[in-house]
Amino acid sequence: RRGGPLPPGPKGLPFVGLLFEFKAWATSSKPKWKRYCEMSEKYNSDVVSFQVLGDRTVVLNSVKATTDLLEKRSSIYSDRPPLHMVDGLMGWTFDINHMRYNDKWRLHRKTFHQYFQPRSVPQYYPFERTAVTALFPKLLEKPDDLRAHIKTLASSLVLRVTYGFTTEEENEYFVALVDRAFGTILDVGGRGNYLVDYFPLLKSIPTWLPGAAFKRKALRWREYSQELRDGPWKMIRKSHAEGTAVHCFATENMDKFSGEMDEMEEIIRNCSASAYLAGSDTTVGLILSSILLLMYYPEVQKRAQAEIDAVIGDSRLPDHSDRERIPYTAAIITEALRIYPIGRLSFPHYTTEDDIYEGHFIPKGTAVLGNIWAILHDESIYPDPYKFDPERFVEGEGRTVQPHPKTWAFGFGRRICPGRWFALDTAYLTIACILATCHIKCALDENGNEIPAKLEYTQGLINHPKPYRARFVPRSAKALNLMKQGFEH
Ligand code: HEM
Repeated sequence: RRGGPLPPGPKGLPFVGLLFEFKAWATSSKPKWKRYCEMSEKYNSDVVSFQVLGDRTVVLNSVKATTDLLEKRSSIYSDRPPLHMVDGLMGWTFDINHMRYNDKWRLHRKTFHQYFQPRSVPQYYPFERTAVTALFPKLLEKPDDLRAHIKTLASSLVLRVTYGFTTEEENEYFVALVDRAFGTILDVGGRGNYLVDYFPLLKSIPTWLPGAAFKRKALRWREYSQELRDGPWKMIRKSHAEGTAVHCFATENMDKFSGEMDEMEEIIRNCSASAYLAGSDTTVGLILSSILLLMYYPEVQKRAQAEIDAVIGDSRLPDHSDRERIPYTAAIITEALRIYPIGRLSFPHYTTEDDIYEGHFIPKGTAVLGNIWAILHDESIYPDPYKFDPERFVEGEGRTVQPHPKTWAFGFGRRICPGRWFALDTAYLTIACILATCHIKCALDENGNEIPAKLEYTQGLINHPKPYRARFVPRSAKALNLMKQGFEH
């Protein structure tokens, strides 16, 4: 081989490589991120590789490898692989996450970043307070619909920030569009499950051919993705023109670029849709996971509540400005993000040049995955990695604070998640306010016995706890009052 051997890994069969194994992994009870760790052990290398039908994947299972390649050599590790089914046929190229590494992506990323960087996100605090205020009565009245409530909280926030949507009908309309479109991505099940991903010429076969069912399906699904991209945009364009739009990311950019809309309209439209796509389900996962962990570990709950009582008291809700003063409480979402990361593998990066790393050849056109789960469970960084212990992130005598998982949990290098500060703010405020006012308890069965909580998670692209039921019991009459008032007093 030109540049030396590829990183070690299972060879599979000639030509097809790991085709059959790879398909089986998708439905197996052993998740891919654990398989990749096992490969590392077996081949004694933190960088492993395999191929399916000539399509190479390299997996980086350590901080050293992700830093060396995805960060330090990011100029050649920041592309996305061509997704012929999802992007080529189903039309998802409008999503920043799917964009190839080029000037178009740079312009999107810059436009997006200006509104979600640390300096900008405090402007969304009032929306976060409103969302938490709206959540409280729902927790008390319909705790069994917790997932739906948290979804409404996260989606209403992103929709408020991007499109200025404030009504429930607007939110419902958009959430339904996204669910329908996103469902098709889940159906496809990631890169490589359709032959067209390996043989892009299949894209041009006529749709009437008997073997072209994938193409007929893809073109039908394309309508969903295009409606998601264009539907809300048409609404905001119209209300902006009529002067009735609420000030938001979309309107501010329309005003800012009013003389350059020929070039900028597509960018603003795509950034708005991408924010929702990337941002709502992920934050939902983190909040639901934190609530489940708190229910499972009541002693953690107790300790956080004691901290809130001592620092803030019981006459007001915790706010963003309290975050540093209640480090243990704030560390709960940090530890939830570490122990059950929302994305356990990064979205694939893709090399744009040949490279050599530690004697191994990584050719141009290789998909490269950072194994987030492996890093966040590496015992040399996080001793006793399977223990849920927020104290890891709290300063104390004789203790070294462990690294914040946000360095890895949001991906790597130039493609690192640009919405991470916004996500962490939302999750912090939600969890701190729930803890200040409620005991999170297991739901009761028909005989009044607690249904024990189980730490069970899905294995899909985004890590969510499996559906569970909880009860939110106000900690006192004063706490109940705070829940009724929310931040509106
Ligand atoms: C807990 C919440 C979240 C997690 C765990 C998360 C995680 C990630 C990950 C792993 C990536 C891929 C990074 C890579 O390829 O290396 C990503 C990309 C992205 N995320 Fe997030 N995210 C979260 C919330 C958000 C929010 C709230 C927004 C928007 C407001 C957002 C916007 C984006 C965008 C636009 C990208 C694509 C970046 C690019 O390709 O250049 N995310 N996120």
